[in-house]
Amino acid sequence: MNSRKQALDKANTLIEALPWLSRFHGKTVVVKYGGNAMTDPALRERFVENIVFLRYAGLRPVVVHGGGPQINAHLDRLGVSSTFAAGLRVTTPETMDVVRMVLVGQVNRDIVGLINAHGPFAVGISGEDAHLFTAERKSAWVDGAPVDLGRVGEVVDVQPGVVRTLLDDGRIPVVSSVARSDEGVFNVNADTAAAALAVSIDASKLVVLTDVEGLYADYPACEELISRLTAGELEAMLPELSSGMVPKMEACLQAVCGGVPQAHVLDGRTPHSMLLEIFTNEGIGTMVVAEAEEPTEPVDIFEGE
Ligand SMILES: Nc1ncnc2c1ncn2[C@@H]1O[C@H](COP(=O)(O)OP(=O)(O)O)[C@@H](O)[C@H]1O
Ligand SMILES: CC(=O)N[C@@H](CCC(=O)OP(=O)(O)O)C(=O)O
Repeated sequence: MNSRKQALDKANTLIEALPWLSRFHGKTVVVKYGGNAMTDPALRERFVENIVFLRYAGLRPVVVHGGGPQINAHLDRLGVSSTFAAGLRVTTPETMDVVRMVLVGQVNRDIVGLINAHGPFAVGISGEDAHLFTAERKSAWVDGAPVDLGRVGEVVDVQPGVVRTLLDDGRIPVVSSVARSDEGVFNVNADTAAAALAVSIDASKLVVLTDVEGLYADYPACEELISRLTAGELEAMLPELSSGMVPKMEACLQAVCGGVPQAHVLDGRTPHSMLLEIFTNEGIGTMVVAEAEEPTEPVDIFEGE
């Protein structure tokens, strides 16, 4: 009896997802997978299951990954110190070699391998491949003074053909956030790279997975989570934000201003946070929308029957 009830509950849960499945079928979702959200092997497996689920559910997921902590660990092993300014790694030519090796040669390969344990879906690419990302040197100011970030790039051009081709072939592109430039290879923050890609492929959503519930209004007390904010409200908050949240929220702003209807910051430590966000009305994390009000309810596919 009990197991029959459990089975019915499972069936009901599946049916509740139907309107959301209908709404997002065939839609492209760019997921930024942050290095902090990858450190726990069990959560990594949940992430991979979620991505593969999206693919089987008829969405077109694209993964853009970071790897900040993994780069730090490798630099530590080599005895190379590294500093951050405005949430970005000051990148010397020597550091750039390590960034590229860790992101393209290690983190990308690990994610591709984990996804492909579920089927021949993932294809790893670097932002350098087929001119996917072209960058120019990024300028930054800290406390009103200019800071030389070295080989840190700002994406100035995206050629998303390679990503579209992979998606059309039913694959899951897994993209490392390095870019080509006239001056050599550049280090691009993965949030920024994900936003640029989301805009260029007309994604329906940008999802940024990290290690906090979302954007707090009262950081570091972390008692007041902002569940929804418009591009205008976010723009006004940006000068007050600190550390890793700066590139993340700038990326959300860039995405919605570039035509992506919704950008979300979700907690990668919560199992299945992506499925909860996409297929339920739970309203987890922080959602950024353009000025206009977005419907939060799914389209009623049975309307008129
Ligand atoms: N207002 C804020 N709300 C939430 N987190 C914040 C805020 N300001 C700074 N942070 C910090 O930003 C961190 C996330 O950025 P980061 O460490 O770069 O993550 P990731 O590796 O996922 O890109 C959080 O762990 C938190 O410590
Ligand atoms: C310029 C810059 O800061 N690049 C990042 C690239 C990796 C990244 O963005 O990783 P997370 O998403 O895990 O933070 C870095 O060197 O750490």
